[in-house]
Amino acid sequence: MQETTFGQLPAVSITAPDGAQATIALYGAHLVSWRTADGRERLFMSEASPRDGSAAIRGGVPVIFPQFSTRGPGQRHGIARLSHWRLGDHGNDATTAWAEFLLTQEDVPAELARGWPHAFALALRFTLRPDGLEMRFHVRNTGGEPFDFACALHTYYAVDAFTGTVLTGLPDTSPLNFGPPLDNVYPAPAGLTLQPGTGTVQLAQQGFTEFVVWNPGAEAAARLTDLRDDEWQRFVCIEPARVDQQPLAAGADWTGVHTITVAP
Ligand SMILES: O=P(O)(O)OC[C@H]1O[C@H](O)[C@H](O)[C@@H](O)[C@@H]1O
Repeated sequence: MQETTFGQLPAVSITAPDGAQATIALYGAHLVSWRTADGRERLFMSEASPRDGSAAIRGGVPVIFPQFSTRGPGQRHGIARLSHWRLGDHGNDATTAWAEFLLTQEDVPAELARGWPHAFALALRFTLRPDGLEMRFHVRNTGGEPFDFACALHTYYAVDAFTGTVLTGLPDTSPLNFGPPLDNVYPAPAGLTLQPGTGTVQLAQQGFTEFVVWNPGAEAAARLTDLRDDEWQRFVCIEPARVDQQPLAAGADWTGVHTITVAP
């Protein structure tokens, strides 16, 4: 594990024995870069993204919790991506490297915590493996009352050729070709296949209930101040999610896992 920075934000880099590397900003426990052993960057990061903690980072993997988008009365996409997490367990073995990040109610800025006054503990563990990356997201209700939560790992995949990018495996949907703006919610199958131009990426999930597929297209992208006008063609978001807020009993746990496996 190496301490580093992402803009003005403290960050942590982990490197697997095969040379794969992941960099995570403590702000949001936000995965800002993932390079496979071949040196290839797999995630998109906006050149115009805030990198000072004044607003959410645009690109990588924002952690959405406890509300998805505007599906509720609270903060858009929740409070986790706007809070400074703590580094927990981290290490290496013969084939993998990992780092876990932790967030509780006490870590959340007061004005955001007021909007969602519940006792919780989040743990997000990134594991670099020889063939890919696992993200394991764990939610615990540490309070005495149930609370409702939604969540997502809002993954921005870098694509080489936007209109040549194909996503297969969505239920009742023909292979999805990217082109027009998209903001769709699908019931989550266990696995999807993404062809981002070069190579193939397998996306697997456990515990989530939906995949959200999003790309703003040119017009909406032009309205996003944290995205350069031409950058919308450089990514597709495929987000394992639990889009609706559902209850978690006092003392109970929930785990969602997203595993991304790459093939040449
Ligand atoms: O701009 P943000 O708050 O990061 O949201 C970016 C996007 O996230 C999700 O994919 C939603 O389904 C979209 O409706 C939203 O536009």
